Amino acid sequence: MPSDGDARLAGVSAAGTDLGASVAGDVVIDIRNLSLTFQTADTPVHALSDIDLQVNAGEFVSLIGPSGCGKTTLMRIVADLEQPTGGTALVNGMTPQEARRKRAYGYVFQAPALYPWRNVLGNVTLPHEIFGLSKDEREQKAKRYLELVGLAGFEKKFPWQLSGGMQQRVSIARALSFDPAILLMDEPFGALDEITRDRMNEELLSIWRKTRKTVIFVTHSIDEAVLLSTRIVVMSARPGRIIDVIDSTLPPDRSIETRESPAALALAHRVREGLKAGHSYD
Ligand SMILES: Nc1ncnc2c1ncn2[C@@H]1O[C@H](COP(=O)(O)OP(=O)(O)OP(=O)(O)O)[C@@H](O)[C@H]1O
Repeated sequence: MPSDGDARLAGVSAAGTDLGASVAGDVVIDIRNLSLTFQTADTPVHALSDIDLQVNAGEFVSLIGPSGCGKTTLMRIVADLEQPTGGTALVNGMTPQEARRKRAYGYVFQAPALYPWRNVLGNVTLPHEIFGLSKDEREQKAKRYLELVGLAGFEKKFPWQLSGGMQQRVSIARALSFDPAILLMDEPFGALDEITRDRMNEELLSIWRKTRKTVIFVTHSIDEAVLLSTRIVVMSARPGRIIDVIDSTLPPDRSIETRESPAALALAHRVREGLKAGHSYD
């Protein structure tokens, strides 16, 4: 019998049907004066400082910043995988722990975190098995979301038979299959080649248009942040601080070509300037 730990490893703190759909404009993630210092064997690591961020329902917010600036740590706090040492984080008005228990969000990790001994269908149905759904129900659900990410027909394949992009799509289908109102995505396409990444960006745009989830998305790619986001949060080098918050001026209907538009180039320029300004180590 798979355990709750298995569910965590499977990238699942997901679902939210019991929370109901969020209304656009509602603050679903509310972070105030947040900081985190890791106590280590030698010196303390001051990872995050004075973070204030409110994310509304239906927004697609990207976090971008230099390596080690605390992007993953911030997501992990929202997902109740790390505890802040100062300030507060609320998810749908609840503590991250309560939100996790109510399965308010799905989490997609940097690596797909699939079980190699389970086929595609088995990987997507696993968390539902843990939560006690009947075989028919969980298979129906899994098939619906595999179709949404363009993997209909691949149910019986094993992870090793899929490309990296397809594996990451399986983990996105798994996170979506709980219909969480919030999707936390930690650099999900970082390991993919450019062409596959472009295709995944377009697919994610299309999924977001269809589902209108609230998404928090960590990336190192300026292009990706510009193309996908309704708002871009630029962070400084450690200790991570928010140094710019940029509202997108791009139309909601976007494709890869949108990146070449004057509005996208202007956004990319502003992100680059923010990254430069925040890149001083102390
Ligand atoms: N459990 C931990 N104990 C001690 N230090 C940690 C721990 N987790 C993260 N750190 C440190 O906190 C800082 C922020 O790490 P984090 O992974 O959040 O950065 P990041 O911006 O996501 O980096 P990257 O873009 O490279 O993934 C780093 O200096 C990291 O080494």
